[in-house]
Order: sequence, then C-alpha cells, then structure tokens
Amino acid sequence: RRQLPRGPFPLPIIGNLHQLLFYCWKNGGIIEGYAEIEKSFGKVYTLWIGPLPTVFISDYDVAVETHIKRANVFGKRYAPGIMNYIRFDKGVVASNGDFWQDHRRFALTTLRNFGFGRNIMEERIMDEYRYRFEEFSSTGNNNRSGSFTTCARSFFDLLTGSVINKILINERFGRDDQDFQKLKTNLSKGLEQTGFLDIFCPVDILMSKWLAWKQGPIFESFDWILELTKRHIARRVSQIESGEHILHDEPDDFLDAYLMKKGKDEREGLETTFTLENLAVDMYDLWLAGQETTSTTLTWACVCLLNKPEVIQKAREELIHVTGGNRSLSLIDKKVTPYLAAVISEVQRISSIVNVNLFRIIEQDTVIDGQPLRAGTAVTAHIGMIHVDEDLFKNHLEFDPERFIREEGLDKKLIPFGIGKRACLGESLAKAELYLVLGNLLLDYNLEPVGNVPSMKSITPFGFLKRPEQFDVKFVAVK
Ligand code: HEM
Repeated sequence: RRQLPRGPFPLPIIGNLHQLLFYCWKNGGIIEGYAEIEKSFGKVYTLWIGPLPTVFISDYDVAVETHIKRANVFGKRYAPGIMNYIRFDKGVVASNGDFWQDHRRFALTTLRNFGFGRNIMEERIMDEYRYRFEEFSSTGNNNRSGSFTTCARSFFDLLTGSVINKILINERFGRDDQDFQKLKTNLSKGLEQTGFLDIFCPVDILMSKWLAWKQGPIFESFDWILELTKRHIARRVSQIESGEHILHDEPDDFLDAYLMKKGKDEREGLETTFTLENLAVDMYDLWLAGQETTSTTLTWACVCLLNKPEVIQKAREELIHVTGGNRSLSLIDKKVTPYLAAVISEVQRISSIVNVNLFRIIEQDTVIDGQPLRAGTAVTAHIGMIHVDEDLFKNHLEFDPERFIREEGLDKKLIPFGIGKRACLGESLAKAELYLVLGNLLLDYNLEPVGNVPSMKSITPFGFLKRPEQFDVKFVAVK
C-alpha cells in the first residue's frame, strides 16, 4: 500500500470491494459512491478490486499530466476480463503493442479519408438523417404531416446503427430488419448483463462452469454479433470473387479499405496482421464501440432539451441565422455555431455516458500527483467524476449550455471521449453525427414531451453505460 496513492484500507482477498459496493448502494449510483470516497481521499486514490490495485484520477490536470504528457507510461490498455472475450488481444479496444498501433492507425486513417474530398462521412450521416425522418413521418399514423411520435431510443438506435453500418459495409438497416433487431437485443442484453466488476474477472474464470448462469446472456450475445460480422465479410469476399462487387481506388466503406490493405500487404510479401479473422474483430469493435454510445448521447440530448425547451429556441435562432433557413446545416458551419457547440458539450458533460472509463495498466514504477504508483496497477481517468467537478463546472447538476460561452476554453476540460493515446478512435465520426443530427433536428423540428417530461436521472446508475429512461418524444415539423 505504501507504493500506491492513498485510499481506504483493503481487506485480504476482497480488497475494497465491500466499501465500494456499500458506498455505491448507499448513495444510489457508481458516481455518487465514488464521490463519497473522494471526500475522504482526494481526487487521486487507490481502490483494491480484489487483489488488483486500481487508481482513479478525478482531477483534470492530473489526467492531462499523466495520460497526455506521459502517454507512454499511461497508454497501455488493461483488458483482462469480459473486454477481452472474443477479442483475445486483437481488435482495437483491447489490444496493445504493434498490433494495436497498426490497426488503430489504419482505422483512423480510413475514417479520416472518409471525411475528405467527397466527404463520405457527412454524406452518409445526412443521408440517414433525411431517410429516417422522412420514413418515420410518413408511416403509421403520421400522414406525411412531417411530425411524428416515436420512442427516442429506438429511433436513434436505428439512425446511428445505420450510419456505422454504412461506414463499415455501406448498408442501411431496414426498420424491421431481423438482423438489426437481433443485434440490438443482443447488444442490450450483453451490456445490461455486464457488470463493472466483470471487467476485472479473467475470461477463464468467467467461462468456468461456476459462472455458467452468467455465460448465456453475455457470451451468446457477443458471439452472435461476431458471427454477423463474419457473415458480412464472407459475403463481400464472395461478391468480389464473382465480379459482382468491384474494389475501387477510393474505397466506399471500411470493409473495402481493409480488403485492399490486406491484398496490398500480401502482394508485397509482408507478414501482415490484416487477415480476415482480424478484420472480423476490428469491425466488431467499431460496431460495439460506435453504435450504443452515439445513440445514448442523442437520446440524452432529447431529455435535456425537453427539460429546458428555451434552449431549442435559442439554438434554432442561431441555426436559421447561419443557414438562412433554406438549407441543411453542414459541417462547414461548425465555426459559426458556438451556441450549438455549447449545447452539445453540455449534453455530453451532463450525460457522461460511461460510468467508469476503460482502464490502462502501468508497467513501471512511477509517480502520480506526488504519490508513488507501482507497476502492475490499473489506472483510469474518471470521466464521470471530472465532469461533475464543482471546481470546473459550477452547479454541475444544472443543464446550462451557456457555461461554455461564459468561460472560454472550458470545453477543453470536457473529456467524454477519454484522454491521451487510447482516447476514442471514433471521436471525429461521433462529433460529426452529434453536430449534424442534433443541429438539423433543431433546425427542422420542435420537440414535445409525450406524457411526463423524461427524468434527468439515469435508470442504470450501476451499469457500465449510463442510460436515460425509455420515453416517447414528438417531433413537430417547423413550418
Ligand atoms: C458519443 C459517442 C462516443 C463516446 C462518448 C465514446 C467514448 C469512448 C471512450 C470514453 C473511450 C475510452 C477512452 C480511454 O480509454 O481513454 C472510447 C474508446 C474507443 N471508442 Fe469511442 N465513443 C463514442 C463513439 C465512438 C464511435 C462512433 C466509434 C467508432 C467508429 C468509437 C470507437 C472507439 C474505439 C475503437 C475505442 C478504443 C480506442 C483504443 O483503445 O485505442 N467510439 N470511446
């Protein structure tokens, strides 16, 4: 303990699990539980999860000093348990070393290329935006009036699910698509059944017969998603072989870009890790990391706007001024829409959708915030705690977009996508989706509650992902 930052006294075998569970239970959530620990031990403290010491950083400056300035020490992913099931050190989320570097660089470059020239990224997002709003407003009882009522979560699931699917395999999900329905059910089941502590439990133990009761909902769901990915890859490969699908110099989707890279490496006689098997895990990662996160953020945006409708009006005034009210909002407008940027920042701050960020593992003894930190410790920049830090965000419980206008540079202290070398790979795609979908939504529609205004409180305060309640919303077309 002397080689670690301060923290509550751990017991043999269980460490601080009993205190952690008690504080979270007593205070009604993970963030609230950690807040109580922080009161006694400060913004950098150690908690023993069984035999593993984990250090939580809830101080923005310390997070920058460690994760950015000393990225080499704080850049290795810790992913022993459920996170490494399916992946087995492959993919982008759980891998490390050269493999991670090559596959992350490739994915980043591919996504970046989709944002240049023809801007495939913006094209696909806007295509989905228009398609979904048109589809929903012209079916059921909606009579093409342009207005419609829908379950917010299902609507954004379908929209963002189709965007990532189009980026990956250039295909849209149909509303009644069996694969999409099963994918969503499996994803929800897998995520809901995965507890925070499963991250720390080695896969071998999770797969043992003692935990058989847990394996069905978790492993079968993730297995099925990987199978779906493999099916898409096999179909594309056979279409290319039969001449039905042609690979162009400028690939249309991630799958084509990967197959071209694989072919090039093989032609050059390189010992490549860009194989079909690894492609399935890369795509699995992008799907898993990119869909639920963006959809949940957009659903939270609706919750915030329904709770503070005056924000809708103010944002629309800015957007009409910029677009003249006769065209859609585009990414090129970003520089001249500070209020919309502030709304999105505040939605991401107050929703802070990951209750506990992913961990890094330290491989050499070092120092953190003036305290020793020994090799073998897992560390995380605690996003959820940084976003409620009263020193940075006064009255943190209030949804107040203006805070980002009043204080220049405050958005730099917002880290919804994590921080440093392992920060979110899909940040630019997610930001483009949030800007285009939310901006155009505010330009084109009023939001009205159906029944009670949804609560700002999460229904999953103990889960990995912080979700809002399920609610319906009415989108009323602006004339
Ligand atoms: C609002 C939406 C999103 C949020 C809030 C979010 C948040 C995060 C966070 C907090 C991390 C962990 C960062 C860390 O360890 O410090 C992460 C990692 C990651 N995200 Fe996202 N994400 C979002 C959207 C996406 C999208 C759209 C994609 C894919 C296209 C994506 C792909 C990934 C990947 C692959 C990683 C692992 C990166 C690595 O370990 O190198 N995310 N994300």
